[in-house]
Amino acid sequence: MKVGFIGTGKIGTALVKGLLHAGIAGQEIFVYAGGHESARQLAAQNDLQVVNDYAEFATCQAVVVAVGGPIIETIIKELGQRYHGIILSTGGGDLTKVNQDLPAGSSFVKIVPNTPVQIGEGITAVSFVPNEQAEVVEPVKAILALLGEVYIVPEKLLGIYGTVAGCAPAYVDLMIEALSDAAVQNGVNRAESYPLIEKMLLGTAKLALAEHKLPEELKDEVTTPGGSTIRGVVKLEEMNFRNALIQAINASAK
Ligand SMILES: NC(=O)C1=CN([C@@H]2O[C@H](COP(=O)(O)OP(=O)(O)OC[C@H]3O[C@@H](n4cnc5c(N)ncnc54)[C@H](OP(=O)(O)O)[C@@H]3O)[C@@H](O)[C@H]2O)C=CC1
Ligand SMILES: O=C(O)[C@@H]1CCC=N1
Repeated sequence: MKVGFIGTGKIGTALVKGLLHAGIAGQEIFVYAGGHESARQLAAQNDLQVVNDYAEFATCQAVVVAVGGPIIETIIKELGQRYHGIILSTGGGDLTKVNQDLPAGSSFVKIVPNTPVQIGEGITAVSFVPNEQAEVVEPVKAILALLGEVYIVPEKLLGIYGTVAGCAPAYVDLMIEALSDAAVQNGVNRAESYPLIEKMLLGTAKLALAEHKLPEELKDEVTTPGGSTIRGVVKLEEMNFRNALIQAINASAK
């Protein structure tokens, strides 16, 4: 399975690492270098193929455009003229319009991966044009499944799936940092606090997934009447914790 990349910044690199983590050989991954030194460095470090002309993606099953901003439309247009195959974009483009404008033999698909794809624990939301052909859908699913869970969603929901799965890791990182500060304030060694908190988060999430229990049921199992947990829960309510998260998602989703 050969996959190409234009843009090897944060999410492009996470996707490349995820494919390598899944056992894809470096020589099966093609990165466009152009004038981008970071792409050359990533290629050198991982024995990837370096491409300087989009036509060199010819043997790739898909090319991922992991670039943000308005330049993406131009890149996709130029790529579509020199490569005929599946084009995945992490950064936008109108699904219907881009597909209409691409030459026959090319398909445009939008994806929103999250950073845990680099260790095969990611979530990628993906949108195809309605009634996309199986020869496009199946290889895309196969590639993304190497990186974790895949959610196929209508384009109008791609933003919110991408926000909840793709932006919220940063909120969780903030929470880890804040919990660590509180642990340190109360005498825990900083270095020990991180794995303590990270394992707590992982275990809590795994329990919810394994038991198929609602969060309120799981919360109830922790909150001893008159105990310490409920005091913390009440304090979080006072501080508007849940509303802060709702507003954060809404702000990211705008
Ligand atoms: N980070 C994340 O978790 C996620 C990001 N996204 C989206 O993906 C897109 C990229 O995000 P992210 O990786 O964070 O951004 P970065 O800025 O980290 O990466 C963008 C990369 O694109 C390269 N680049 C810019 N222009 C070109 C070009 N014309 N040809 C080739 N490469 C180019 C840049 O190289 P150089 O630095 O050399 O200019 C850089 O390496 C954004 O739209 C973002 O919203 C989607 C899901 C998750
Ligand atoms: O912050 C961003 O814009 C991107 C989109 C999803 C995650 N990061």
